[in-house]
Amino acid sequence: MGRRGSRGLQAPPPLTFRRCALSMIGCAVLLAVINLYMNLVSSYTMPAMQLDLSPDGDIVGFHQFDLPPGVHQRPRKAKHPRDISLDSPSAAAHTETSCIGLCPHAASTQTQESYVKSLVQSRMRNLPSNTFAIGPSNINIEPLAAASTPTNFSSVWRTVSGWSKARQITPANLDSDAMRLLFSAISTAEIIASSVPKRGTQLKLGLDLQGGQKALLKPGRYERNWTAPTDTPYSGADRHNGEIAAFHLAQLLQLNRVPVVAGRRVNVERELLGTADATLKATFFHQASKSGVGEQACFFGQCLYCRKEDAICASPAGSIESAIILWLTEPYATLKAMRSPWARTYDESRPAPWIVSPNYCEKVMKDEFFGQAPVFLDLMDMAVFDFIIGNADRHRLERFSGVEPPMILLIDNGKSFGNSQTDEISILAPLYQCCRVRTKLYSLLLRYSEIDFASVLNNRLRFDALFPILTDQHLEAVNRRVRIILMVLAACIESHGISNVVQNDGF
Ligand SMILES: Nc1ncnc2c1ncn2[C@@H]1O[C@H](COP(=O)(O)OP(=O)(O)OP(=O)(O)O)[C@@H](O)[C@H]1O
Ligand SMILES: [Mn+2]
Repeated sequence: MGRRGSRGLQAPPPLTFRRCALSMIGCAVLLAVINLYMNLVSSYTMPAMQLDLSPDGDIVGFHQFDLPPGVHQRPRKAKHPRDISLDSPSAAAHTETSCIGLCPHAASTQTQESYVKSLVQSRMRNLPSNTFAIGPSNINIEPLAAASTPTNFSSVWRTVSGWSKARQITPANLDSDAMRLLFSAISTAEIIASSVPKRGTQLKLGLDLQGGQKALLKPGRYERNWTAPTDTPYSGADRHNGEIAAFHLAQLLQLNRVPVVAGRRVNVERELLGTADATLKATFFHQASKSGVGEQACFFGQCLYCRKEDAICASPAGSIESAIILWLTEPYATLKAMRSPWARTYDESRPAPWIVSPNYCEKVMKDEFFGQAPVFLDLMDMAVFDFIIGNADRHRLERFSGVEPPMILLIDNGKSFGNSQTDEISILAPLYQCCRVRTKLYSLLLRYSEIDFASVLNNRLRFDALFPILTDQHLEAVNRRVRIILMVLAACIESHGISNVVQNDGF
């Protein structure tokens, strides 16, 4: 016979009829009180609020604004029928919990994504038709990068490396002179060596630049007006112009977490084949030029998706366009990778848990790493950034290894600016499932929604050697997506109150 330990189970008290009846009456009274309270709360919906900002963007107060007609305010008591485990979409718990994000009514058969989409669409209908127009673009279509070539490249790279801190890799205000010098250095530094980097699955090269800087080269494959197919939100190969535009957009949003990127026209024979190591050289070949005159040099590198049929070939002038991404330097070059909580499965038949469960955010909030400050609001920043650039491919997240406080880097923005006509609302899932945003980003978005933000972005892109970087349609999409984000946040604020939604975690 086994011995009962000191923390063994106590025998339950005898369950008499009187004890049972008394506790049932007590429970009924308690339930009635809770129900009365919940009805009172749900009949009161928060008004839509907007932040009042000082000219410097500081929050000086809140004010109420009217909702466009036809927009229904959701009661705070919204419930949904499913609660699904973070790891296994099939393990539905079927418990009812209140929704912390934007959820369709419990009785609705609508998915959360289509609910948010229709909510945005109803608000869009009430906007004037010229809302997203961009200013007279390309006033001067010359790039501004043609500053004098730096003489001391290593000093430029040292400056860039000195920018890295725990919570930034670029300074908050990169002024015109700094941009001119930096982009001129990137587009003129001699390429000393080129190789096949053992990172990622897409075609790219590793470069050693004059002055001791390492970089990645992502080759241009598409024309500026190429449009990504809409079969999946992540269709097509990397866009080099997307990497460039994303860098500048991040700077404007004060998300200083994107490594420095600049465009460069590179001569394929001289600068790449002429500097290639044996592995890279083995992937070069020549073929008859498409123009019919002479030959063109092509390469296809070595990676999961690197195939001879998809080689990159030199233009008739012998060059290719490319995005040059400066490699981070120690102690900020050792990265720790993790799977994004909002990663896609890339398999329609196997929906990710966040697609199936409108309450997914609660799980993320409870996660030891992703739920902590400042990581959690970094995820909201990420959703805003990715939605504006149209990047539905943020599958892996990276942070500096061993550096505190942690920061979610925004590395790999190649799958951006693919389709200017589609606003992929599912990229905003972290935002509409959590209904949280950092005060700093929210105030910037409000400010940018009142101006022609895309033209501000375009003006910065003029510093790049490959300007123009974005078509007018993509610029218009930037203006439109900023408004869409604010519409989603307005709905969050109506449902949950501004103090729950707009949060300051001190970062
Ligand atoms: N500027 C940089 N500094 C340091 N490391 C970098 C930098 N850029 C990229 N990396 C590292 O190289 C990896 C591959 O880069 P990237 O993600 O751009 O390639 P990819 O081929 O698009 O990858 P994937 O196929 O996973 O999407 C990154 O995950 C990161 O670890
Ligand atoms: Mn990628």
